[in-house]
Amino acid sequence: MAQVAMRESPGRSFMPAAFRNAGADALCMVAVLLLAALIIFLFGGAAMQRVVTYAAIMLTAVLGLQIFSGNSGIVSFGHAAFAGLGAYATGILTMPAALQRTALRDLPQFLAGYELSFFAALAMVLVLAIVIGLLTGTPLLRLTGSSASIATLAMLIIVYTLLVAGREITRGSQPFYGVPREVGLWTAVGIASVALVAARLFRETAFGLATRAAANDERGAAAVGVDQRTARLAAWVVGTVAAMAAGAMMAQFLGAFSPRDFYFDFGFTLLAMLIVGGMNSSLGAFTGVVVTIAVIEIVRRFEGGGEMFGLHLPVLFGLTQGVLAIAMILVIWRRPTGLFGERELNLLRRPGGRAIPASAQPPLHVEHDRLAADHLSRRYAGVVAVDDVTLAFDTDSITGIIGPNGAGKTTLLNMLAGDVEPSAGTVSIGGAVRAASAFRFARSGVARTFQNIRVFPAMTVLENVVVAARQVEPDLGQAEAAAMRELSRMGLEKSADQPAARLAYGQRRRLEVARALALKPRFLLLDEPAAGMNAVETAELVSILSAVRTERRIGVVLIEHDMRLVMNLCERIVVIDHGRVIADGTPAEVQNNPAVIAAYLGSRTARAKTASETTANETA
Ligand SMILES: Nc1ncnc2c1ncn2[C@@H]1O[C@H](COP(=O)(O)OP(=O)(O)OP(=O)(O)O)[C@@H](O)[C@H]1O
Repeated sequence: MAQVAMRESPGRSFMPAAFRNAGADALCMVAVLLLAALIIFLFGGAAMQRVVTYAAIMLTAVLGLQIFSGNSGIVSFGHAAFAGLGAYATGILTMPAALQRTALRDLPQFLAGYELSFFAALAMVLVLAIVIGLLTGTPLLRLTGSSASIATLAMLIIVYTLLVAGREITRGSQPFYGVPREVGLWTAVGIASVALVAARLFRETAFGLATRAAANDERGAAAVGVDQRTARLAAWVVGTVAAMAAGAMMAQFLGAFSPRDFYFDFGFTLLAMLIVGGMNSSLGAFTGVVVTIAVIEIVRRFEGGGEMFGLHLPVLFGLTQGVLAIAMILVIWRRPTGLFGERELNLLRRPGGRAIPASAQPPLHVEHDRLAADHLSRRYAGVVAVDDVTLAFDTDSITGIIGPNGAGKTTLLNMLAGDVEPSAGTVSIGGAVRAASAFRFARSGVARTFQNIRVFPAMTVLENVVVAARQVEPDLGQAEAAAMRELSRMGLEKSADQPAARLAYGQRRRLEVARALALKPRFLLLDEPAAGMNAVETAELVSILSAVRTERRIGVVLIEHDMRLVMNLCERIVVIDHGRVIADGTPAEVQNNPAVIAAYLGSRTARAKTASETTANETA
């Protein structure tokens, strides 16, 4: 298979801009946390110190949830279960042997008598978390969206049931007691600080970017080479590690607990904290925990009833959870993305400008290659969208695919991009037949854009392109420079730090092309790239595409209804009608082809006929 013969120019910086920015954010949040802990340590009483310790433990658990749910968009109830597993594992590993013999008389031999220190037990729990994360995530993340959420709920119920049923190990629904209380303010705050840094940095890693891209648009992410399942699994495992670390701390903070402490109420509290603050950012998780713990502490004073402000208050059972639920509903209603929405602090990000240099050296051209369709067909319940098409596209060429509406052009392009599985026939890249898989095709050098734009609206313009660039450039700094170069080529460099959702329609179309080019493709498939653009924007696009082709010698295949664009830009035109190729030649040849004229006239006549029939029916 031909290799892409290009490398980015060096110019490696000490740390990529995205990590520098994330690191500064994380340090700022850690500084606030440490300062709060110091103030409470110096001036707060024992009760206040316990509140902050509890808050730090909850923050670790919520960050675990944020790493998975915030990046993948899949709400998880499973992290409460992981915290429970972490707590029981720590309890068993740290309980004094003498106490264990009385409290856990039937404990299997291989689990008995460890009597580890907290940190030794934590190390073992973290290894266990990775194993549990992989074992649960691999089957569970075959599901997406609400199905995956429901599966995490089922997991919570299963873990609870196992904890209750495994009496020899957990004492069943009886309290598990006798765990040494070694976790205090500074241990909890220290571990929460590590979790904060991990959560903030994870967003910027290849896995974090890929998970967020897939949450924004699954097909768009696959088209830039994102293997969604692996990326989500990474987020799941890292989230599991944080949740189990929180559970380990909780065990040593409480000293005694039961399975109910890690069931629905706990899972709900974690979710409420995250949703109130803003699920999609570590800043949201941080503020969500602070605000929610403050609310819980205030409301808890009223829950027990008694005399207050000269009034006798009854015992209000469940008041805390009720107020949390109302707070959650209010936030979802008024600010659906939480108090902080998608926002991170972004201390080092400058709107409107960028410190990242777009690499000056343009990429070299690609080697010759061929994308071929061999007797390709696709049927949809009675409709033959593509019917036995055999075509080949070479690098260093621009081909237009035209045809009446519903002719099968997009279906053909989808199969060429590995996005739709053919009913019959094959697609090959460089002579090698490939099974349909959009992300594998993208990684093999076939990039594409969509008829209905599929950018990642909640990510910045730069991140949109970096997701693609990272598939071919593992070094984030180099990927950022390459992404900036593609953005400059499309005239979007000034919008690099804006969310893609804020771009105008024509700019989004250009962003999609920039994103596709960042994959350094050998073939670029464009589905109606000029749709919705005005004449000036279309002319710009034409000149950009011909320049890209000249510079890189890639193969461009585009579907377009704008005949002027097709005739000006393409040296070869393929005409499709009723799923079949009816003409294939130069613009001049195709324009004079009687079959083409008949197909277009036919479709126009059919449209006119339908319109007149409709009018006649309406008049009648
Ligand atoms: N997922 C699907 N399920 C069922 N039918 C489909 C599906 N995708 C396409 N079709 C049908 O296949 C035929 C070809 O559709 P396709 O979108 O490929 O045509 P097209 O030439 O791209 O049309 P247009 O120019 O309007 O975009 C149409 O009859 C369409 O209704």
